[in-house]
Amino acid sequence: MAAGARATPTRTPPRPSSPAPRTEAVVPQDWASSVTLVSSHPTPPVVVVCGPKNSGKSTFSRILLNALLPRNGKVAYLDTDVGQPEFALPGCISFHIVDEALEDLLNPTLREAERCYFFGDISSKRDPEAYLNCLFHLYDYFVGKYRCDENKMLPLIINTPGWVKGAGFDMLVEMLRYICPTIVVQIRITAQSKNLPDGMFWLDDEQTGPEMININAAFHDALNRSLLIQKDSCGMRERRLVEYLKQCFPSNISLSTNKELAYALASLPPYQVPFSDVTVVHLHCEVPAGEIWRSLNATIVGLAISNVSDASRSIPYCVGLGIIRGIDVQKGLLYVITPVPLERLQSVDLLQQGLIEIPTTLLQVRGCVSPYMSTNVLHKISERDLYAGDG
Ligand SMILES: Nc1ncnc2c1ncn2[C@@H]1O[C@H](COP(=O)(O)OP(=O)(O)OP(=O)(O)O)[C@@H](O)[C@H]1O
Repeated sequence: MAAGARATPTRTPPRPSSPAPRTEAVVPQDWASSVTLVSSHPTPPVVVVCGPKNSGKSTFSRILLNALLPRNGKVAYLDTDVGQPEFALPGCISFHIVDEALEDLLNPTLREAERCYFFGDISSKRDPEAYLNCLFHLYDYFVGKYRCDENKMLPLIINTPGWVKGAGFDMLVEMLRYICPTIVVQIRITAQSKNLPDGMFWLDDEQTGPEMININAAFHDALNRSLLIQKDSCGMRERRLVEYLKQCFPSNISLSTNKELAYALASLPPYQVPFSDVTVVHLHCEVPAGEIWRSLNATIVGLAISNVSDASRSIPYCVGLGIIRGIDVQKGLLYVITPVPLERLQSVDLLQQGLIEIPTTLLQVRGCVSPYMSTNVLHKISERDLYAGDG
């Protein structure tokens, strides 16, 4: 503006109000007819839902689950996305039995797993073999419990990750070959190059495979808005962990902000675990023997049970996650915060450390000093205790 010129007051035109966030799933015709087809299958089917990232696999799976419930009473669900789990915690691959309709068709909800393995990372990329091993064990668990007796057969939904290119595609192929589903639902988006190949891409030509259903991503609603909203995966993981950690407290305690939760966690008496009661496994890195205990400090660990009695081939399963609140190397004790009830915790003999981190929103709170969450740690550990060598 030139000196001396007087500014003419301008009025900002009112902004068009942004549409309210969508609260209900849109069920296009092809989705509705495939849901009807699957739910009227003569025997409880094993259904794999696949397709590229953000194409609607989770939304479709929820709609399908609700449609399968009335006839079967319960529906089994294999939660395979370690980065954006449907019911489980980040880093987990889990098997669930759902016996009530899902109310929220657009958002995942935290539910207790019937069986869970802690993979310890938010992508299967780092260790595809270990990832598939967990997945196959869960599928075997399902077959052993819910497929052998004709009267107890349950349908199973397997919602697959959206990583469908390169190594992600190879893993999907292995998954489909192992599981041999009854029905495969493939969701396709308009960007053809991002889709999976047509047909039974995981089988050799001469093999006969499952029933294939192709549907299109639900693309636009009545107001022509795109339905496929990019999800905030990182935020979702943080919120899921926050929700889980709130379970450390009775539901009548108000923990409406992360700050309140951070303070509450900092003043929660932790469980005291002797080193001799647990073995530590680092899932995705190697740690020098002398640093094993210290390396756990202020990390999230999978609390696992290794002495599995039901099958000799089984791998340690996870009963929940915990925060290692502090380590006292001299006394040989570690301090754990977890919502896992004491009676379950008593069977835990393995701490699995991966790459799942404590949400920063719980660490960066005024008065709570990272990494020990608080200056007033209940079992206050001095610098000397922490760094006096244990070998
Ligand atoms: N039928 C639908 N009605 C309303 N919203 C939808 C529908 N399908 C997908 N969306 C929206 O699009 C986004 C992606 O959907 P969804 O999470 O189901 O995809 P996804 O394929 O499981 O994603 P990812 O591969 O990342 O796990 C979500 O925000 C979801 O709410």
